[in-house]
Amino acid sequence: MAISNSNSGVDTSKLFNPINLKELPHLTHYVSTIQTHQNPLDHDPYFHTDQGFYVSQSDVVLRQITYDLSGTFATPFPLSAYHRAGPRNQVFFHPSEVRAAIVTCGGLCPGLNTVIRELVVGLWDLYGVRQIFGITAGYRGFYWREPVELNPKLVDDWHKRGGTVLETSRGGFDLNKIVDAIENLRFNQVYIIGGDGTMRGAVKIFVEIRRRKLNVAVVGIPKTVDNDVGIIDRSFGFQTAVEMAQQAISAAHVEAVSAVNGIGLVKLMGRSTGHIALYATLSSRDVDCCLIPEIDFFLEGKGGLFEFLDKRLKANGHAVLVVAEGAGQDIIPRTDSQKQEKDESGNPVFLDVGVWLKSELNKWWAREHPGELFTVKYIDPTYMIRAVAANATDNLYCTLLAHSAIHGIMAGYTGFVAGLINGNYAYIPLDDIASAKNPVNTKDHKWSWVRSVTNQPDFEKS
Ligand SMILES: Nc1ncnc2c1ncn2[C@@H]1O[C@H](COP(=O)(O)OP(=O)(O)O)[C@@H](O)[C@H]1O
Ligand SMILES: O=P(O)(O)OC[C@H]1O[C@](O)(COP(=O)(O)O)[C@@H](O)[C@@H]1O
Ligand SMILES: [Mg+2]
Repeated sequence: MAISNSNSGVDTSKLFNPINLKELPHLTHYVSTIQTHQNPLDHDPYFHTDQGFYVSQSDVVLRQITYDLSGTFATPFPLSAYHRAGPRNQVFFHPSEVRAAIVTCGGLCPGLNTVIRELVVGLWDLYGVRQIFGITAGYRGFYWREPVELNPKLVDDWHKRGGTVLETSRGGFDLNKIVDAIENLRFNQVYIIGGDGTMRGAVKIFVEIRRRKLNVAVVGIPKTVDNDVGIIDRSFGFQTAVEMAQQAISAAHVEAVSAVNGIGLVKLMGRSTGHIALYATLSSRDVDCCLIPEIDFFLEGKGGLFEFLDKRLKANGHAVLVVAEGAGQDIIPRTDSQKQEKDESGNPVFLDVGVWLKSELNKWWAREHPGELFTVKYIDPTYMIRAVAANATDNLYCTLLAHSAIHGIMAGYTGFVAGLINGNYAYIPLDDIASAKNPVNTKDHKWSWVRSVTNQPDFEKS
């Protein structure tokens, strides 16, 4: 569903090359009674709002920033461009009239509490907003429980805590009940923090709010520990998760080198994308083989995993194997009912690839090398990598995302998300984000680098 309208007033044909500016929906497109106000930051002693402070409609962030000047590789025109995030001169809400709602949905990710904290503190301190509410336990919280009132004192140390103090859940998405609640509770700014599923829900909420012509702005802040949301550079919390994954890999390495024919096996999160496994492998250098959902693999025969591990054990006496949770799901035997299983949000429920691999490895060794010592130590740090507080870099990132979201919504934008594109904060239409996947590109340098670091097979059957 298309949610954008042309509103920038920028004549893109005059720019050095035609660009496709991703226009944002704005409250004025469907609500006629909105008044503008000078940005209250003008009166804030900490900011110098003279020339250059406010971001204008013509400030954009390009999605593609590398070019081949020789022309050998054609640059795909038009170039996609997004409005740059930041405070605008004019705001479309009077702070005293703002009633903001904040909700967290889906699985945990380091930094959720930081985003909530910074939304509260940013609204309060930057814009003087005093009515800020937390919706508890995900989307269902809109119609299931009373909102909780938030203020800077209450959220003061939340950035030091893992998880989400507001609680989260899967499922419970009932569009009419949610929008009715937004209307009845008189919220006019809705901040939705969640992953790909949450963003698909947020698009529906935005479209319904627009259909009802409500003076309510909706903004998303993408959260995904798996890093499976496209367009943005990376999700907040991803770097923290990779750091935590390192600890599991190091432990697996110690276990493997301390055994005769030891295998350290680590399963990492990554339902449909192997980014955590990939980044953890590249930064660890202890990994002999990295298995991700984007690459099919097989166990037996020439070019298979067992042949490779046999060689590694002969050469080094140990091996470390990292597997993303979504890898190998096609080759794990399962019953028909297991094939149908879905979680409350409709995501497929996976079988434990780590448990299965451990068992297959033990069977293989007993068959091929009966009587010889062999150990598989399986580590599953699944919830440990996402249930921690964000590291310093991610905390800073969360703060800037939250403030970007506030500036955008105060400027009257709606149906958008705040995200990082090529190191710059930008506003991206919600429906673009909701449909943008981010698989590991197995044809690019990064995956080649993994192959060269591990020397693992390509698992192409000859
Ligand atoms: N296509 C969809 N339309 C509306 N709501 C959705 C959709 N997919 C997921 N949701 C809702 O979004 C929330 C989070 O989704 P989920 O897939 O569990 O996590 P994430 O957003 O982290 O990917 C849940 O409340 C779920 O019901
Ligand atoms: O056990 P839970 O809470 O359903 O979470 C497990 C899933 O959460 C994830 O971290 C991804 O969650 P999201 O889709 O919410 O980002 C997956 O890696 C994992 O399969
Ligand atoms: Mg998801």
